[in-house]
Amino acid sequence: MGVDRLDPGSPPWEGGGWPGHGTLKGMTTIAVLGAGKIGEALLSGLVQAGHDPEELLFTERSAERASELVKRYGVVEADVAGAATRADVLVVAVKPQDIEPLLDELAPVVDRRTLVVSLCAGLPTSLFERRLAEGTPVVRVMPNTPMVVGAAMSAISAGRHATDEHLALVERLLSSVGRVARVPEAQQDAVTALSGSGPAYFFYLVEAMIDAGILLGIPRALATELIIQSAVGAATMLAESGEHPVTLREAVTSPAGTTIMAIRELERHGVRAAMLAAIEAARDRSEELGRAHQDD
Ligand SMILES: NC(=O)C1=CN([C@@H]2O[C@H](COP(=O)(O)OP(=O)(O)OC[C@H]3O[C@@H](n4cnc5c(N)ncnc54)[C@H](O)[C@@H]3O)[C@@H](O)[C@H]2O)C=CC1
Ligand SMILES: O=C(O)[C@@H]1CCC=N1
Repeated sequence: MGVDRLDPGSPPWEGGGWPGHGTLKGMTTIAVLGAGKIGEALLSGLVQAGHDPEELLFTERSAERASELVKRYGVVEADVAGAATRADVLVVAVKPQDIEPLLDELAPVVDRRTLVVSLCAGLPTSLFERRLAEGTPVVRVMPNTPMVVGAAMSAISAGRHATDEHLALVERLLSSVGRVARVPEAQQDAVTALSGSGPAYFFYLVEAMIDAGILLGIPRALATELIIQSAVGAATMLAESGEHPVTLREAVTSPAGTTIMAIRELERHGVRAAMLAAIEAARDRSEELGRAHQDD
Protein backbone atom coordinates (compact mmCIF):
# COMPACT_ATOMS: atom_id res chain seq x y z
CA MET A 1 0.00 0.00 0.00
CA GLY A 2 1.62 3.24 -1.02
CA VAL A 3 1.00 6.92 -1.00
CA ASP A 4 2.51 9.19 -3.64
CA ARG A 5 3.61 12.32 -1.87
CA LEU A 6 3.98 15.59 -3.73
CA ASP A 7 7.24 15.99 -1.82
CA PRO A 8 8.79 12.57 -1.29
CA GLY A 9 11.53 13.95 1.02
CA SER A 10 12.15 12.88 4.61
CA PRO A 11 9.30 13.23 7.05
CA PRO A 12 9.82 16.02 9.60
CA TRP A 13 10.70 13.67 12.47
CA GLU A 14 13.79 12.55 10.59
CA GLY A 15 16.81 14.75 10.01
CA GLY A 16 16.21 17.44 12.58
CA GLY A 17 12.43 17.94 12.67
CA TRP A 18 11.04 21.27 13.77
CA PRO A 19 13.16 23.91 15.39
CA GLY A 20 10.60 24.45 18.13
CA HIS A 21 8.12 26.82 19.72
CA GLY A 22 7.04 29.82 17.66
CA THR A 23 9.02 28.83 14.58
CA LEU A 24 6.58 26.52 12.89
CA LYS A 25 6.31 28.36 9.60
CA GLY A 26 6.87 26.23 6.54
CA MET A 27 8.09 23.22 8.47
CA THR A 28 5.56 20.56 7.63
CA THR A 29 2.08 19.96 6.33
CA ILE A 30 -0.67 19.06 8.74
CA ALA A 31 -4.17 17.91 7.83
CA VAL A 32 -6.99 18.06 10.34
CA LEU A 33 -9.67 15.48 9.56
CA GLY A 34 -12.95 16.85 10.90
CA ALA A 35 -12.75 20.56 11.56
CA GLY A 36 -15.34 21.00 14.29
CA LYS A 37 -14.72 22.70 17.63
CA ILE A 38 -11.39 21.13 18.52
CA GLY A 39 -10.21 20.88 14.89
CA GLU A 40 -10.84 24.59 14.47
CA ALA A 41 -9.14 25.33 17.80
CA LEU A 42 -6.02 23.54 16.51
CA LEU A 43 -6.09 25.21 13.09
CA SER A 44 -6.61 28.67 14.54
CA GLY A 45 -3.97 28.12 17.25
CA LEU A 46 -1.42 27.00 14.66
CA VAL A 47 -2.19 29.94 12.38
CA GLN A 48 -1.75 32.33 15.33
CA ALA A 49 1.52 30.57 16.21
CA GLY A 50 2.83 31.42 12.75
CA HIS A 51 2.17 28.23 10.82
CA ASP A 52 1.70 28.89 7.11
CA PRO A 53 -2.08 28.45 6.49
CA GLU A 54 -1.30 26.98 3.07
CA GLU A 55 0.42 24.10 4.86
CA LEU A 56 -2.68 23.50 6.98
CA LEU A 57 -5.22 21.26 5.28
CA PHE A 58 -8.53 20.07 6.61
CA THR A 59 -11.38 17.81 5.62
CA GLU A 60 -14.91 18.59 6.73
CA ARG A 61 -18.24 16.85 6.17
CA SER A 62 -20.17 20.11 6.30
CA ALA A 63 -19.59 22.25 3.20
CA GLU A 64 -20.89 25.36 4.94
CA ARG A 65 -18.45 24.95 7.79
CA ALA A 66 -15.60 24.26 5.37
CA SER A 67 -16.09 27.52 3.50
CA GLU A 68 -16.29 29.41 6.83
CA LEU A 69 -12.91 28.02 7.87
CA VAL A 70 -11.28 28.81 4.53
CA LYS A 71 -12.55 32.37 4.81
CA ARG A 72 -11.61 32.79 8.46
CA TYR A 73 -8.07 31.34 8.46
CA GLY A 74 -6.97 30.87 4.85
CA VAL A 75 -6.48 27.14 5.50
CA VAL A 76 -6.95 24.67 2.65
CA GLU A 77 -9.86 22.28 2.23
CA ALA A 78 -9.01 18.77 0.97
CA ASP A 79 -10.52 15.32 0.72
CA VAL A 80 -9.11 12.42 2.72
CA ALA A 81 -7.04 11.05 -0.17
CA GLY A 82 -5.64 14.51 -0.96
CA ALA A 83 -4.87 15.14 2.70
CA ALA A 84 -3.08 11.81 3.03
CA THR A 85 -1.09 12.52 -0.12
CA ARG A 86 0.07 15.99 0.91
CA ALA A 87 0.29 15.93 4.70
CA ASP A 88 3.04 14.57 6.93
CA VAL A 89 0.72 14.53 9.91
CA LEU A 90 -2.96 13.56 9.84
CA VAL A 91 -4.86 14.79 12.90
CA VAL A 92 -8.10 12.89 13.47
CA ALA A 93 -10.66 15.19 15.09
CA VAL A 94 -14.06 13.61 14.46
CA LYS A 95 -16.37 12.42 17.22
CA PRO A 96 -15.50 8.91 18.45
CA GLN A 97 -18.93 7.82 17.18
CA ASP A 98 -17.93 8.93 13.65
CA ILE A 99 -14.60 7.16 13.52
CA GLU A 100 -15.59 4.03 11.56
CA PRO A 101 -16.37 5.60 8.17
CA LEU A 102 -13.26 7.77 8.46
CA LEU A 103 -11.09 4.71 9.17
CA ASP A 104 -12.58 3.04 6.09
CA GLU A 105 -11.54 6.06 4.03
CA LEU A 106 -8.08 6.28 5.60
CA ALA A 107 -7.14 2.59 5.38
CA PRO A 108 -6.32 2.55 1.65
CA VAL A 109 -4.47 5.88 1.60
CA VAL A 110 -2.33 5.95 4.76
CA ASP A 111 1.00 4.22 5.12
CA ARG A 112 3.81 4.13 7.66
CA ARG A 113 5.30 7.41 6.37
CA THR A 114 2.31 9.34 7.68
CA LEU A 115 2.02 10.10 11.36
CA VAL A 116 -1.57 9.72 12.55
CA VAL A 117 -2.49 11.83 15.58
CA SER A 118 -5.83 11.12 17.21
CA LEU A 119 -7.57 13.73 19.35
CA CYS A 120 -10.57 11.42 19.90
CA ALA A 121 -11.74 10.83 23.45
CA GLY A 122 -11.58 7.18 24.46
CA LEU A 123 -10.20 5.70 21.26
CA PRO A 124 -7.05 3.66 21.85
CA THR A 125 -4.05 3.81 19.49
CA SER A 126 -4.58 0.06 18.95
CA LEU A 127 -7.82 0.79 17.05
CA PHE A 128 -5.94 2.89 14.48
CA GLU A 129 -3.07 0.38 14.34
CA ARG A 130 -5.48 -2.46 13.68
CA ARG A 131 -7.34 -0.63 10.92
CA LEU A 132 -4.49 1.17 9.14
CA ALA A 133 -1.43 -0.16 7.31
CA GLU A 134 0.97 -2.25 9.40
CA GLY A 135 3.58 -0.05 11.04
CA THR A 136 1.58 3.22 10.85
CA PRO A 137 2.78 5.45 13.70
CA VAL A 138 -0.07 6.70 15.89
CA VAL A 139 0.01 9.23 18.72
CA ARG A 140 -3.01 9.69 20.98
CA VAL A 141 -3.57 13.22 22.23
CA MET A 142 -6.06 14.70 24.64
CA PRO A 143 -6.07 18.47 24.09
CA ASN A 144 -8.57 21.04 25.30
CA THR A 145 -10.29 24.06 23.79
CA PRO A 146 -8.14 26.80 25.41
CA MET A 147 -5.94 25.96 22.42
CA VAL A 148 -7.74 28.85 20.66
CA VAL A 149 -5.94 31.27 22.97
CA GLY A 150 -2.63 29.40 23.01
CA ALA A 151 -3.37 28.00 26.48
CA ALA A 152 -4.20 24.35 25.80
CA MET A 153 -3.29 21.50 28.07
CA SER A 154 -2.49 18.51 25.89
CA ALA A 155 -1.45 15.05 27.02
CA ILE A 156 0.23 12.77 24.50
CA SER A 157 0.92 9.02 24.37
CA ALA A 158 2.75 6.94 21.78
CA GLY A 159 1.18 3.98 20.06
CA ARG A 160 3.12 0.80 19.28
CA HIS A 161 4.90 2.16 16.18
CA ALA A 162 5.37 5.77 17.27
CA THR A 163 8.97 6.60 18.12
CA ASP A 164 10.40 9.19 20.43
CA GLU A 165 10.88 11.40 17.36
CA HIS A 166 7.18 11.17 16.53
CA LEU A 167 6.31 12.13 20.12
CA ALA A 168 8.80 15.00 19.99
CA LEU A 169 7.23 16.25 16.77
CA VAL A 170 3.73 16.22 18.26
CA GLU A 171 5.08 17.83 21.41
CA ARG A 172 6.62 20.68 19.43
CA LEU A 173 3.48 21.12 17.36
CA LEU A 174 1.25 21.32 20.44
CA SER A 175 3.73 23.43 22.43
CA SER A 176 2.97 26.25 20.02
CA VAL A 177 -0.63 26.27 21.28
CA GLY A 178 -0.17 25.52 24.99
CA ARG A 179 1.44 23.09 27.42
CA VAL A 180 2.11 19.43 26.72
CA ALA A 181 2.60 16.44 29.04
CA ARG A 182 3.64 12.93 28.06
CA VAL A 183 1.49 10.30 29.79
CA PRO A 184 1.18 6.51 29.56
CA GLU A 185 -1.77 5.64 27.35
CA ALA A 186 -3.38 3.83 30.30
CA GLN A 187 -3.90 7.25 31.91
CA GLN A 188 -5.57 8.87 28.89
CA ASP A 189 -9.15 8.19 29.98
CA ALA A 190 -8.47 9.87 33.33
CA VAL A 191 -6.68 12.75 31.60
CA THR A 192 -9.67 13.16 29.29
CA ALA A 193 -11.92 13.52 32.36
CA LEU A 194 -9.54 16.01 34.02
CA SER A 195 -8.14 18.38 31.42
CA GLY A 196 -10.00 17.38 28.23
CA SER A 197 -13.38 18.12 29.83
CA GLY A 198 -11.83 20.38 32.49
CA PRO A 199 -12.56 23.75 30.87
CA ALA A 200 -16.29 22.87 30.91
CA TYR A 201 -16.24 22.49 34.71
CA PHE A 202 -14.71 25.95 35.12
CA PHE A 203 -17.23 27.48 32.68
CA TYR A 204 -20.02 25.77 34.62
CA LEU A 205 -18.70 27.16 37.89
CA VAL A 206 -18.40 30.66 36.46
CA GLU A 207 -21.95 30.41 35.11
CA ALA A 208 -23.24 29.38 38.55
CA MET A 209 -21.32 32.20 40.26
CA ILE A 210 -22.76 34.78 37.86
CA ASP A 211 -26.22 33.42 38.69
CA ALA A 212 -25.41 33.94 42.35
CA GLY A 213 -24.64 37.58 41.53
CA ILE A 214 -28.06 37.89 39.92
CA LEU A 215 -29.59 36.33 43.05
CA LEU A 216 -27.89 39.04 45.13
CA GLY A 217 -29.27 41.80 42.89
CA ILE A 218 -26.08 42.62 40.96
CA PRO A 219 -26.67 43.51 37.26
CA ARG A 220 -25.63 40.68 34.93
CA ALA A 221 -22.89 42.65 33.15
CA LEU A 222 -21.24 43.64 36.42
CA ALA A 223 -21.62 40.13 37.92
CA THR A 224 -19.99 38.72 34.78
CA GLU A 225 -17.07 41.14 34.97
CA LEU A 226 -16.55 40.48 38.71
CA ILE A 227 -16.52 36.71 38.30
CA ILE A 228 -14.52 36.44 35.08
CA GLN A 229 -11.78 38.71 36.42
CA SER A 230 -11.76 36.75 39.69
CA ALA A 231 -11.34 33.54 37.66
CA VAL A 232 -8.54 35.04 35.56
CA GLY A 233 -6.81 36.37 38.68
CA ALA A 234 -7.14 33.07 40.53
CA ALA A 235 -5.89 31.10 37.51
CA THR A 236 -2.91 33.43 37.11
CA MET A 237 -2.02 33.05 40.80
CA LEU A 238 -2.28 29.27 40.51
CA ALA A 239 -0.07 29.26 37.43
CA GLU A 240 2.49 31.81 38.58
CA SER A 241 2.81 31.71 42.38
CA GLY A 242 3.90 28.10 42.73
CA GLU A 243 1.66 27.94 45.81
CA HIS A 244 -0.65 25.03 46.54
CA PRO A 245 -4.35 25.84 45.96
CA VAL A 246 -5.05 25.17 49.64
CA THR A 247 -2.57 27.90 50.68
CA LEU A 248 -4.10 30.36 48.22
CA ARG A 249 -7.62 29.54 49.41
CA GLU A 250 -6.59 29.86 53.07
CA ALA A 251 -5.19 33.34 52.37
CA VAL A 252 -8.70 34.43 51.32
CA THR A 253 -10.41 32.75 54.26
CA SER A 254 -10.40 35.04 57.32
CA PRO A 255 -11.35 33.71 60.78
CA ALA A 256 -15.09 34.24 61.24
CA GLY A 257 -15.10 36.07 57.91
CA THR A 258 -17.25 35.81 54.80
CA THR A 259 -15.35 33.14 52.87
CA ILE A 260 -15.57 30.45 55.55
CA MET A 261 -19.36 30.89 55.62
CA ALA A 262 -19.41 30.14 51.89
CA ILE A 263 -17.00 27.21 52.25
CA ARG A 264 -19.23 25.66 54.93
CA GLU A 265 -22.14 25.74 52.45
CA LEU A 266 -19.99 24.20 49.69
CA GLU A 267 -19.03 21.37 52.06
CA ARG A 268 -22.62 20.96 53.29
CA HIS A 269 -23.80 20.58 49.69
CA GLY A 270 -21.10 18.04 48.90
CA VAL A 271 -19.40 20.05 46.15
CA ARG A 272 -16.06 18.26 46.62
CA ALA A 273 -17.73 14.83 46.51
CA ALA A 274 -19.74 15.95 43.48
CA MET A 275 -16.50 16.93 41.70
CA LEU A 276 -14.92 13.55 42.46
CA ALA A 277 -18.01 11.70 41.22
CA ALA A 278 -18.31 13.90 38.14
CA ILE A 279 -14.73 13.36 37.02
CA GLU A 280 -15.00 9.63 37.71
CA ALA A 281 -18.13 9.52 35.50
CA ALA A 282 -16.27 11.33 32.70
CA ARG A 283 -13.39 8.83 32.98
CA ASP A 284 -15.87 5.93 32.81
CA ARG A 285 -17.48 7.41 29.69
CA SER A 286 -14.11 7.76 28.00
CA GLU A 287 -13.40 4.08 28.71
CA GLU A 288 -16.83 3.16 27.36
CA LEU A 289 -16.24 5.10 24.11
CA GLY A 290 -13.06 3.05 23.63
CA ARG A 291 -14.76 -0.28 24.41
CA ALA A 292 -17.36 0.39 21.71
CA HIS A 293 -14.60 -0.12 19.13
CA GLN A 294 -12.79 -3.03 20.76
CA ASP A 295 -13.91 -5.95 18.65
CA ASP A 296 -14.41 -4.59 15.17
N1 LIG B 1 -14.53 19.75 22.13
C1 LIG B 1 -13.58 19.51 23.02
O1 LIG B 1 -13.43 20.23 24.03
C2 LIG B 1 -12.65 18.36 22.83
C3 LIG B 1 -12.88 17.38 21.90
N2 LIG B 1 -12.01 16.32 21.79
C4 LIG B 1 -12.25 15.28 20.78
O2 LIG B 1 -12.20 15.88 19.52
C5 LIG B 1 -13.07 15.21 18.62
C6 LIG B 1 -13.99 16.22 17.94
O3 LIG B 1 -14.76 16.86 18.93
P1 LIG B 1 -15.46 18.25 18.63
O4 LIG B 1 -14.56 19.09 17.82
O5 LIG B 1 -15.98 18.74 19.92
O6 LIG B 1 -16.68 17.73 17.73
P2 LIG B 1 -17.43 18.51 16.55
O7 LIG B 1 -18.69 17.76 16.31
O8 LIG B 1 -17.47 19.96 16.85
O9 LIG B 1 -16.44 18.29 15.30
C7 LIG B 1 -16.35 17.15 14.54
C8 LIG B 1 -16.35 17.60 13.09
O10 LIG B 1 -16.02 16.49 12.27
C9 LIG B 1 -16.81 16.56 11.10
N3 LIG B 1 -16.80 15.19 10.53
C10 LIG B 1 -17.38 14.07 11.03
N4 LIG B 1 -17.06 13.01 10.27
C11 LIG B 1 -16.27 13.46 9.28
C12 LIG B 1 -15.61 12.84 8.19
N5 LIG B 1 -15.70 11.53 7.98
N6 LIG B 1 -14.87 13.62 7.38
C13 LIG B 1 -14.76 14.96 7.59
N7 LIG B 1 -15.36 15.60 8.60
C14 LIG B 1 -16.10 14.87 9.45
C15 LIG B 1 -18.14 17.09 11.53
O11 LIG B 1 -18.85 17.68 10.47
C16 LIG B 1 -17.71 18.10 12.60
O12 LIG B 1 -17.56 19.39 12.07
C17 LIG B 1 -13.84 14.18 19.43
O13 LIG B 1 -13.31 12.91 19.22
C18 LIG B 1 -13.61 14.62 20.88
O14 LIG B 1 -13.59 13.52 21.76
C19 LIG B 1 -10.87 16.25 22.52
C20 LIG B 1 -10.60 17.19 23.44
C21 LIG B 1 -11.47 18.31 23.72
O1 LIG C 1 -17.08 15.77 25.89
C1 LIG C 1 -16.30 15.14 25.17
O2 LIG C 1 -16.54 13.95 24.87
C2 LIG C 1 -15.04 15.78 24.62
C3 LIG C 1 -13.82 15.03 25.05
C4 LIG C 1 -13.12 15.92 26.02
C5 LIG C 1 -13.85 17.16 25.96
N1 LIG C 1 -14.88 17.09 25.18
